[in-house]
Amino acid sequence: MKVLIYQTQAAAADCVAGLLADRLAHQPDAVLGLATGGTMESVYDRLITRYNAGEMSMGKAQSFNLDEYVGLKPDHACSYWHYMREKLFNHVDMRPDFAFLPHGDVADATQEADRYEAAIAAAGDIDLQLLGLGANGHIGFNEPTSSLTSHTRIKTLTRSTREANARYFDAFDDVPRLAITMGIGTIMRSDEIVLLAYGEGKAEVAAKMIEGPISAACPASILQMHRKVTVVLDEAAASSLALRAYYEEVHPEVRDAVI
Ligand SMILES: N[C@@H]1[C@@H](O)[C@H](O)[C@@H](COP(=O)(O)O)O[C@@H]1O
Repeated sequence: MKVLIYQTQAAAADCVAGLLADRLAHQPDAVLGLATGGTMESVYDRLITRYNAGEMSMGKAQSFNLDEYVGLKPDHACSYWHYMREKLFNHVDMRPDFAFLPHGDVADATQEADRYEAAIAAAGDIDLQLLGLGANGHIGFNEPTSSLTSHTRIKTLTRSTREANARYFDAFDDVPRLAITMGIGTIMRSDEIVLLAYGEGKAEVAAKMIEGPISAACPASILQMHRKVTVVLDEAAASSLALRAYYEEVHPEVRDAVI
């Protein structure tokens, strides 16, 4: 696991956008695994800037998002379909027929989860997977106690996750109780994983993920078992790490000097 600690959120977001853009430069038809949440907005802003500057194209890529709420139609303002269109897809050259998310508004969500898992496998699995980090250690919507080898399936959201995401809804009771999420096993099949976390609120869980035991109590801790994972943190999210001497600290002046 490579841990990069940046002084600011902006520098951390630049790094993650750069890793994705580099992948596309070397592999234009990469299968991308995309994530939602507040943290990812800063990455998508930067990808749009790079696209507008003619530095990056997503025109040959495919994407699979991690998850979607059960019960929300793609045009629902709080759906992840809507998030992805608003925050990224409408602003870059990603082909709509190459950008996939699970459908949350289906009669049989289990069948939809199986279909989505098969579609990812048929695409040859994910080349580069972006991840955020839930405050309880979830990745995608794989809540604590998720099987560490799970495939795409329905998960019941914890109260704390529903509370954390209630800011996007009119009322707490409107936050769906179920989601379809790529499984931990699905995520772990990715060729490369990049996880981004910001802020003091993620400090304790980031330490558990990086330094704690591998446990379904903190699903993100399974990333310790992946052979190519980069964790990108700002100083605040890195503030509870005990083994600081082992991590790479990337300060803007150093980075600028290297460039
Ligand atoms: N399902 C998503 C996760 O994929 C994401 O990592 C998490 C963190 O979101 P934020 O970046 O807003 O803290 O939010 C949601 O729960």
